[in-house]
Amino acid sequence: MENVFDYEDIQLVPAKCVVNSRSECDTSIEFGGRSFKLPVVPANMQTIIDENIATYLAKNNYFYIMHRFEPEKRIDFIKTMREQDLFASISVGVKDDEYAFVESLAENNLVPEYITIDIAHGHSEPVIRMIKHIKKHLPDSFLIAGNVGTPEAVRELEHAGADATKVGIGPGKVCITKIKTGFGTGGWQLAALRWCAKAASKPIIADGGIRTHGDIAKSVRFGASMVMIGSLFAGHEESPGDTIEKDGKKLKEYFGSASEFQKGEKKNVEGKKMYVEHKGALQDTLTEMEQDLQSSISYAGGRQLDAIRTVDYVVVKNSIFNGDKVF
Ligand SMILES: NC(=O)C1=CN([C@@H]2O[C@H](COP(=O)(O)OP(=O)(O)OC[C@H]3O[C@@H](n4cnc5c(N)ncnc54)[C@H](OP(=O)(O)O)[C@@H]3O)[C@@H](O)[C@H]2O)C=CC1
Ligand SMILES: Nc1nc2c(ncn2[C@@H]2O[C@H](COP(=O)(O)O)[C@@H](O)[C@H]2O)c(=O)[nH]1
Repeated sequence: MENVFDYEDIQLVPAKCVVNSRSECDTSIEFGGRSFKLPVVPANMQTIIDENIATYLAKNNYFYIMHRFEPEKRIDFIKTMREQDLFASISVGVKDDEYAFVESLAENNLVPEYITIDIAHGHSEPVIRMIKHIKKHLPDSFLIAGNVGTPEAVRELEHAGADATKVGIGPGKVCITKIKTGFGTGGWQLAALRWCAKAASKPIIADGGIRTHGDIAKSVRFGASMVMIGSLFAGHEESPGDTIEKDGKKLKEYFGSASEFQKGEKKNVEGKKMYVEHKGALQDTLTEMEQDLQSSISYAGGRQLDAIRTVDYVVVKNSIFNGDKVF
């Protein structure tokens, strides 16, 4: 692998502006047969999304993926979304119970519009088996499989039937995979995304390592159809994590899905817990993301998100922040 870089090593090069106002720029994206306001999805983690946030996002034309850590709630979740005429987007694992769960969805005609197989090491036979199982029983669900970090993995999961793949092993803010195992795309996530996107014949979700809104535009430039984000969505008023107060400041918890806090035991721990500053309303962040991405599109010299995909870029190794503290 040559040309290894990450988000902070890249700047996109401006092209001549064709709009009179950034408000003319359209950030929407088609993904899995639906149109969404942003190419962004909050991470399917327990301190990032819950049923209320999922409902809010679906009602307001944002993509969401519900987490899989309260498996017993998934059937009711799908039913509730149906009653409100909203799309259902759930996560599954690959353990034995999940096979029966998928079959029960089909038997009860509870077909979610989106299903995500959410596994640390997605380039594996259990994931390929689950892709085939889901495609056999729920062929109409749009199936996202991950996580992976190589073109071989993208091709293999696509070949097995995945409709999209999720790229990112170890770049997450609460991830310790890179430290505990020595493996992953942490530190070169953007280059890994580029590498995977070149091999992909279906959409890719870039997952993890987004620290600024500009990183969303960079992900789109390097091949992402969607960008999954945890830490920037943590700490909102609506976020499920506990709130604490320290030195007069309100903080909210954000923990990894493979952390001891999630698992309830100290076994194969590859995630940690941290506290992030309380951020106010989720919609304010979504609005700011949209405005920033509209601005990105204007700098790309276009009116639509696709304009970003073809802009020039330069590699400016570790220098773009000039010492500014942004995270
Ligand atoms: N994106 C990322 O970088 C990472 C994300 N995570 C998140 O943590 C959560 C838990 O993930 P995960 O542990 O996969 O889920 P599970 O605990 O549901 O494990 C899924 C299955 O995969 C096996 N498994 C897990 N890791 C490996 C591995 N490295 N090699 C071989 N088999 C493995 C498990 O067995 P056994 O446990 O016995 O090995 C189990 O049978 C998910 O939400 C995942 O997205 C976790 C780590 C990295
Ligand atoms: N290695 C681990 N990765 C994890 C864990 N829990 C979640 N994740 C991944 O992180 C992203 C979010 O990244 P962020 O940089 O935006 O905060 C999430 O979507 C997962 O892919 C974990 O315990 N270990």
